[in-house]
Amino acid sequence: MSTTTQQAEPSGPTPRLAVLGTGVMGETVLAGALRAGWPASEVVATVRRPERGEELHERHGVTTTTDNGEAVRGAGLVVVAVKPKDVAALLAQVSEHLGEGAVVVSVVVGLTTRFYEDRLPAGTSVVRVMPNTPSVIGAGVSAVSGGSAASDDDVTLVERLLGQTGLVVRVAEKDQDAVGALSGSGPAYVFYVVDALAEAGVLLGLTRAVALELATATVLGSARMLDETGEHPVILREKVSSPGGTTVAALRALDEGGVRAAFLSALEAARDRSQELAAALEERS
Ligand SMILES: NC(=O)C1=CN([C@@H]2O[C@H](COP(=O)(O)OP(=O)(O)OC[C@H]3O[C@@H](n4cnc5c(N)ncnc54)[C@H](O)[C@@H]3O)[C@@H](O)[C@H]2O)C=CC1
Ligand SMILES: O=C(O)[C@@H]1CCC=N1
Repeated sequence: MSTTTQQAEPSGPTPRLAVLGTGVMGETVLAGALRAGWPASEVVATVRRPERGEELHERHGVTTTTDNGEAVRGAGLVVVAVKPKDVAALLAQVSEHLGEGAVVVSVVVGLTTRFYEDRLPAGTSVVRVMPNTPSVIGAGVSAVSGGSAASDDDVTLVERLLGQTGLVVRVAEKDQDAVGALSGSGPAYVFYVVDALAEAGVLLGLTRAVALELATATVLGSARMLDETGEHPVILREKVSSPGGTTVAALRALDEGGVRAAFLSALEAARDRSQELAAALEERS
C-alpha cells in the first residue's frame, strides 16, 4: 500500500461544499470542514427529515435542505455520505445539476470511483475516501484515492477538507476495501476490546465504573505509546511480559482462545462484505 501522510492545512480556497446525507459520517465530515476553515455560509447539508436539518443548522450554522439537486448547484465539492444502497438513486437526482469542475467525494464503503463515473457526466472528478468515527474529535484516519478524472489538485483539496479530522493517508484504490476493514471498522473492534476488558475486570471483582476507566486509559496509553515511541508492538508487548510472570500467562490464554486468528478472519469478513455489497449494487442499477 503506498501512503503519503498529509499535514492539516487550515487555509486556502474553500469551494462551496454540499454534504449529501448528513448522518454520522456526513456530520463528521461537515464539522471537520468547518474546523478546516470552510465558512458555514458556504456549506449546505442534505437530510431526509426537516427536523434533522434544523438540528444541524442549530449545531453548525449551515444551510440544510431535503433537495439534493438544489444542494449541488454551485457546489465545487460534493460529499456523498449515504448508505451504499442509496447511492445510485442519489446520483440520478444530482447528476444533471452538478456544476462543471465539481469534485465528488464518496465516503461510502465498497463503491468504486468507477461506480460514480458511470452514473455522472463524463469527466466528473471523483475521490474515494474511507474515514472513521474518531474523526469527530479530530483523531480519525482517512484514506483517499482519486478516480480516473481526479487531478492531483482535486485529491489535495479533499485532503484539506479532511485535514482537521485527523490523519489523512493516500492509498491506491485497490486497497480501499482492506482499509475499510482495518481503520474504517476498526473503532468498533477497539470498543469491543475495551468492553471485553472491562467485563473481565468486573469478573475479577472491580466495579463497572473503575473497570471501564482502567480499560479505556490502558488502550489510550498503549496507543499513544506506540505512536510516540515508534516501537514495534511486539517489542512493547515484550516489555510488559516479565519472564515467568502474569502477562505471558494471560497472553497464552488469548492465543488458546484464537484471538489473533479471529482478528484475521474478522478483517477478511469485512473486506469480503464490502466487495459483496458493491457487486450487488453494480448488478442492480
Ligand atoms: N459510520 C462509520 O463508521 C462509517 C461510515 N462510512 C460510510 O458513510 C456512509 C454513511 O454512513 P453513516 O453516516 O454511518 O450512516 P447514517 O445512516 O448515519 O447516515 C446516512 C444518512 O443519509 C441520509 N440519507 C439517505 N438517503 C438520502 C437522500 N437521498 N438524501 C438525503 N439524505 C439521505 C439518511 O437519512 C441518514 O441520515 C455509508 O456509506 C458508510 O459506508 C464510512 C466509514 C465509516
Ligand atoms: O459498517 C459499515 O458498513 C461502515 C463502513 C466502515 C465502517 N462502518
